[in-house]
Amino acid sequence: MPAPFGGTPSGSETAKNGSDSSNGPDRSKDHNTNNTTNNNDNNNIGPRDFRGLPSLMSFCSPLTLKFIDVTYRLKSENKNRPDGCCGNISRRMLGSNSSVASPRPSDQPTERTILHGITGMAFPGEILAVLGPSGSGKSTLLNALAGRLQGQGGSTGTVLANGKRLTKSVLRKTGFVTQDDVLCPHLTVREILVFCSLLRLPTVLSRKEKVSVAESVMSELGLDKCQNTIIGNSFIRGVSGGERKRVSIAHELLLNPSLLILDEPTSGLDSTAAHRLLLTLGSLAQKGKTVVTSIHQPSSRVYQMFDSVLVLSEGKCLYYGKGSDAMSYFAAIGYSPSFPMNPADFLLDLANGM
Ligand SMILES: Nc1ncnc2c1ncn2[C@@H]1O[C@H](COP(=O)(O)OP(=O)(O)OP(=O)(O)O)[C@@H](O)[C@H]1O
Repeated sequence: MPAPFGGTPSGSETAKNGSDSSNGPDRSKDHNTNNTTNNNDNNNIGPRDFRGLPSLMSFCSPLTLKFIDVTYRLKSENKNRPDGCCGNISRRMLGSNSSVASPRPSDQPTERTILHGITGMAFPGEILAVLGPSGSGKSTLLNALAGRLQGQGGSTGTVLANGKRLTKSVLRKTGFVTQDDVLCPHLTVREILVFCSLLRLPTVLSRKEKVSVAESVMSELGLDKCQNTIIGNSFIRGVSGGERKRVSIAHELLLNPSLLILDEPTSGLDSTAAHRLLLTLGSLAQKGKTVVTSIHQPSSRVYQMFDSVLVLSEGKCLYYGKGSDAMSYFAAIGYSPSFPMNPADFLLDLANGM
């Protein structure tokens, strides 16, 4: 097999792609993620991180993310139980006089597996893209990687940052940009970032320093031109969709995270705006951040910016490996497009079983 951590194209079996024992140690050797970085793991983001404000965005402690056999099972209760309100209503509508109804087998809680043993790694300085059709489990995986499913029943597997389990200190170094923006529509870009900077940065920093952090993040994300424009929403005209995504990212960058996780940051953007956004993510990765992003349908020029790709199909890993190796891997096992096409489109076709 040319791709040591490629998966099965059928999606019927979850390949332990990039599993701990296969690609993990080998790939780790290529990266400067050794014990030296592990030693920093327990250090909180302390005041000193913010002292060198000019170099604020140029340094963060490297963080290698490793996830092993991440599984998420969801128990859903049937809402039509006879003792539930829907059950009562439907009984009344059907004219049933029976006050006690015995539960039917179909009324028992059902369990559904959303993620089936997903394994992989994300390295500092790189972008790991999670691809897959709608409903394949991308957001759920990102939530698991960000420690947002911790303590929830149904979530199993291991997520390690620099070889250690996710601690509060690691979670503080993690920025999570959600699929839906949660920005106040009436504030300007500058107001939002300065306000959040004043609230979120350590109290040892002066007000002037905090404002300076907000300004440096704004300029890092190319938001200078629209800094006095309100965010807006569907009723009030504000910044563009791409700028709004950048503000969401900027909001997370205020704390200079080592790990940046983004859930579909390019949704709703045209291909040029999506490409520009990925260029920004690439430049953040180059500064040592570990970037993990889900993406629905990247163009070919966006696809070639991904260092690693993880393709999900119905919660199973179809492929995990270098983005540039995906086509040759699938060709080697008998799956090739009949004409030259965007690798991302081809992978999505496979994930959709086409
Ligand atoms: N808390 C939940 N309750 C019910 N269903 C859930 C829950 N979380 C996830 N799911 C289901 O799990 C599946 C995967 O959802 P998820 O949001 O991870 O997919 P996705 O690949 O991110 O989709 P999209 O690209 O449309 O955002 C979906 O079918 C979703 O309905």
